[in-house]
Amino acid sequence: MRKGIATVSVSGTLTEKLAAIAAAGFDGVEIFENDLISCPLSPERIRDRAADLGLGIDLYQPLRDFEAVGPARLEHNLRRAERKFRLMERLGAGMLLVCSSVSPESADDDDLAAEQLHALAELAGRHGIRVAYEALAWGRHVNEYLHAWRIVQLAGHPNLGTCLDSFHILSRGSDPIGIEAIPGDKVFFLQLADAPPLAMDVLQWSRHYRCFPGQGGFDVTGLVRHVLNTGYQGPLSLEVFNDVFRQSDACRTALDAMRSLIALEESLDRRAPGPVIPTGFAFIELTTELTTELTKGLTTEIATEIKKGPATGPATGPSAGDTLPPAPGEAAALVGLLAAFGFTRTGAHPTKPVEMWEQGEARVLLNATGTGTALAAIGLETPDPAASARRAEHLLAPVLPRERAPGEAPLEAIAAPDGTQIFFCRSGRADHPDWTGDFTGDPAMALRPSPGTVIPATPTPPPPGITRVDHVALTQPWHHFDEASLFYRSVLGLRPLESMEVPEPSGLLRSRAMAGPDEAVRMVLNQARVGARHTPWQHVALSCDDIRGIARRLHAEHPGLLLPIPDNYYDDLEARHDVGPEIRELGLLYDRDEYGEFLHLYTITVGRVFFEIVERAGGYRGYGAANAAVRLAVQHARGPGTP
Ligand SMILES: O=C(O)c1ccc(O)c(O)c1
Ligand SMILES: [Mg+2]
Repeated sequence: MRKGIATVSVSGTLTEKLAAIAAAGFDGVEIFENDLISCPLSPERIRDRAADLGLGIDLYQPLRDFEAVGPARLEHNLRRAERKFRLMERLGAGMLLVCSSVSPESADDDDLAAEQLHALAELAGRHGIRVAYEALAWGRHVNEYLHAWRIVQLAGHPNLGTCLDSFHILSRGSDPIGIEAIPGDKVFFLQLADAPPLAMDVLQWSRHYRCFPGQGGFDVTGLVRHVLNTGYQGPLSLEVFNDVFRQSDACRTALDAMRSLIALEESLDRRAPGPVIPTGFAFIELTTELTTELTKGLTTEIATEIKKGPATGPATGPSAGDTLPPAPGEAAALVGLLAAFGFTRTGAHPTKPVEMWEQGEARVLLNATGTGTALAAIGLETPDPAASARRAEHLLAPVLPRERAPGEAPLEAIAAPDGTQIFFCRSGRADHPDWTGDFTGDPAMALRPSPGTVIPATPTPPPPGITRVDHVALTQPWHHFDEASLFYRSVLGLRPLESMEVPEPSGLLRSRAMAGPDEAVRMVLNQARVGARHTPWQHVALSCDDIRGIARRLHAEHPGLLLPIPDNYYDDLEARHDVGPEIRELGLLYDRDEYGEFLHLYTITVGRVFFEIVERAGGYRGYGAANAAVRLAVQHARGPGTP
């Protein structure tokens, strides 16, 4: 189907908007009047510019407060319209959008409105132009789409039809089934927008919070189905008034918009294959830096742990008793954390400074090519890595080039909106080359890119406790939050779950959990504050079956690794829930929902990354959001990235 977008949906001047919209692959635009008025180019130059970019001007909008007025006002309005029709001829735009009047001057009189719209359509016809009448949700007398349609019927002019706008219909809770009563050739235009569920004045909601389909809470697909059932042949055109998009990069917003329409089109086709659903986490890759300052990012406990090297018994790392030079800062801190959790270093890349650490089904790759510690990549298990990558590419995700040495397993990777690399893996299956087989190097040698930089031996692994990766939480730049949520929804088939705002000392943190159909892949997207100075933090949550055991061990052996939880939290928890003293003693956090219970703990932060350990009991579905505010306050007090 033809794809369009209103110029109001992206930032910039008109010419910048047109360039961004064309670059994203749209076929047409709705030119919003304000964009044209403030453009120094003549209408002819704008027409040529759009044509050169391969864009049609599908609609000029809007003509306001036209209908159901007294004779003097009508005469003025028709004169105004005549000027617009001449402009539209110069612009090469064949359709004018008239939105229902909001003026106190307009009468509650359908016959009068119809008669005057008939006159307008007659005038339009002389210029070869058609008029689409749209019910604004806050129109003075006409605010329901079927009301606008009744007036169009009453007017009975071939150059007059209706414009349907998903926002106006769905924001009022109108049933879109009624659309099917309108003949397709009288639906002159279809504007699409989604919106988050907000209880607020509909005009404010529309002008500030609209978003692209798939980013909000409306069933836009269902509405479009009804429109297509009428036989509508016109474009799917996005009309999104959004405060954030207005100030974001236009090219990026236009691509996000196009992704939304591609996903929408796919959702219309019940036979479309849909996302290749990931079945779990294959790995989490943390980049870190090798610095020679031992103290940077280190707690005394870890430093001591690391300097000690392996204790007794066989270690998977270098031989016991190694007299290695001091370990580098953040890399060492990560090694200390993983070792304390019971991970073992199981392999190393033969040519790159990358180590693999494993426990249960959880794999963490430590990549020492970073500048500061960050979560760089997420490996996802998928039944068909190539199909996953193809689908991501179809949804406009950048496919990452990968340097592959001869003999290495192919790995398909794409970039998520925040730059996190997403790898599609099929690990340990006979029917697919296994990437884990590439980690053939000596585990002891991995993080030694140059002589003198050394990562110490793995301490003796404690009893296994971690079973798998439970979820990954990624903080998104504030203006890419909706884009990211649509990306994960459309590309990976994750559906948005609870969405909330968590108070933290320096603002409100918007947070949205997303999960695949069987919860095999869970993610949490957090929105960084506006103007946040720091690179966003991320965290990896690991599941276990005995968090009490792990907490006891960490308290005994590495107390400095745990994020301390204030006593006030426990006083409140004990007042709310019937929990024993053990939760307080072990420094755990607790939550419950209708399905079960949740115990969790957090570690200190290394660079921009921290870990969470979680134990879900009885089918608990949440993420401990009730405790997030406490964690954020403690982290805030400790400062960013300081363990
Ligand atoms: O908010 C408005 O004024 C406005 C204008 C034109 C539209 O098509 C619309 O849906 C809203
Ligand atoms: Mg509209």
